[in-house]
Amino acid sequence: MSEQPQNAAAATEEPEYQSGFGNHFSSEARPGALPRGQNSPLICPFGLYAEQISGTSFTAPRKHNQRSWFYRIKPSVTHKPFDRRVPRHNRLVGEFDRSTSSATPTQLRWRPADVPDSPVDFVDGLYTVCGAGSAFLRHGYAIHMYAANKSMDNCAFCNADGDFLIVPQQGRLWITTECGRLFVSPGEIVVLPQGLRFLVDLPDGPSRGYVAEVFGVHFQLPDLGPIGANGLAAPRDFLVPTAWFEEKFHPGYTIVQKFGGDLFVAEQDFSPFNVVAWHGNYVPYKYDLNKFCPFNTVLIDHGDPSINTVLTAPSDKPGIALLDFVIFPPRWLVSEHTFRPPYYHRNCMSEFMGLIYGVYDAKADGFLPGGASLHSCMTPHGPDTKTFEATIAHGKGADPFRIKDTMAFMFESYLIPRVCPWVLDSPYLDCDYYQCWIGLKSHFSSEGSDRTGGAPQVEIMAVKGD
Ligand SMILES: O=C(O)Cc1cc(O)ccc1O
Ligand SMILES: [Fe+2]
Repeated sequence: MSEQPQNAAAATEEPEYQSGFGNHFSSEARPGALPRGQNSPLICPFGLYAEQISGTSFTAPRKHNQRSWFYRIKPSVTHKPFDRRVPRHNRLVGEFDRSTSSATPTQLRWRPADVPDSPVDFVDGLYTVCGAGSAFLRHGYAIHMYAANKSMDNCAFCNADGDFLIVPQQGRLWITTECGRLFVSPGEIVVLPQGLRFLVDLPDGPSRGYVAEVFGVHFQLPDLGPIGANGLAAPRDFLVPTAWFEEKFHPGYTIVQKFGGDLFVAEQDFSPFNVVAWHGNYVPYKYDLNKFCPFNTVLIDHGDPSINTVLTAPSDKPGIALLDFVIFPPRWLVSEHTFRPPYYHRNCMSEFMGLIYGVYDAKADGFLPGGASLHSCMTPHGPDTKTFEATIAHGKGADPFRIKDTMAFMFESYLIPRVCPWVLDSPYLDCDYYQCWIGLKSHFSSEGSDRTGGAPQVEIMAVKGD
């Protein structure tokens, strides 16, 4: 047995991790449990079963190929048949079409959802907000949110549809996976790859967060282009579990499997967290967003948000994301004679945003931690009236300014999301969202004004004189 505490919910210390992104990792909770020199010996060390999990097709090009080998006490196949779960509240979607969801160009914003008083675990507290494509066709994504208050009990979750990128906003997550355990706090994110079994304990009780799920592709680090070899999220800051197992007889243990957006259950009589050793590159990992090394303009204008991409799930089109995960972390704003908040814009990509803590610099009011917004393809958006007026009142010669104590993020996709009925009918929908821009008035003057943009004359002269 490993040295980790037995009761996941009671544990509050970080377990041991391995570090790196895309590595071929290996870990043994019992020395000698990994077979040497081959993956599937006739008899494995300690009488373990060898089992492979493939996260890409067998024949995927080597640079994309992902798989891991588990050495476990009993193989995953040892369970009763899957049964469709009687939906307690069927709020998960795996195929986005007219029967499940609707599309709207309206700007949407939601207040943070209350965590219910009645006992709800991570799986029951998970609901789809929007998405595009189909888990069956292996193309698309879903954006979910969760509000839960109790640990999963006697059950594990397995998402056959896609990878989960979880962004906790309130409450820490103790996540037990087949590869070992991860302790994830708000301000960190965790990626749980398709098909990996896991359970979520909530040591802090009421918990809330966001989930991006991608179908048919895995997250990768963005290319850095002219930035060079360093910057943004560093591979060494991604943390992967070390092997942890329990040898428990668990009568009535259930595996809850999300398959095409529906939940199925299968019963078995042992813990699925019985992997004594493993190796491979198909792994769960976590990342602390405060480790991000942001790059930005150091002279003029507002850079596009892609500069803050932490992870990207690529589409087949070069440079175009099925889903980018972008953050807006604390940073210095130093640009001269520049409107520093995000610009007004319309985007062919669709933008879902959430706020983990603090205030987002485009919205003085109404966009709250735990809340969300959605600006779909070509839907106009930008700073609210209060932010615009405060920015121009402050004048052209703003000093360097440090944006502090905030962490907003965006899931951005080239596929247009359809939105689920329960979030459109939700009491948390901010029906007055449009009002935040209605007060933007014309500052136009055909005589020109002292608000006319551009570099002050004196700076232009200085450049010319050089
Ligand atoms: O709309 C938003 O708030 C996200 C965003 C931020 C930014 O700095 C530039 C463009 C953009 O879409
Ligand atoms: Fe935007």
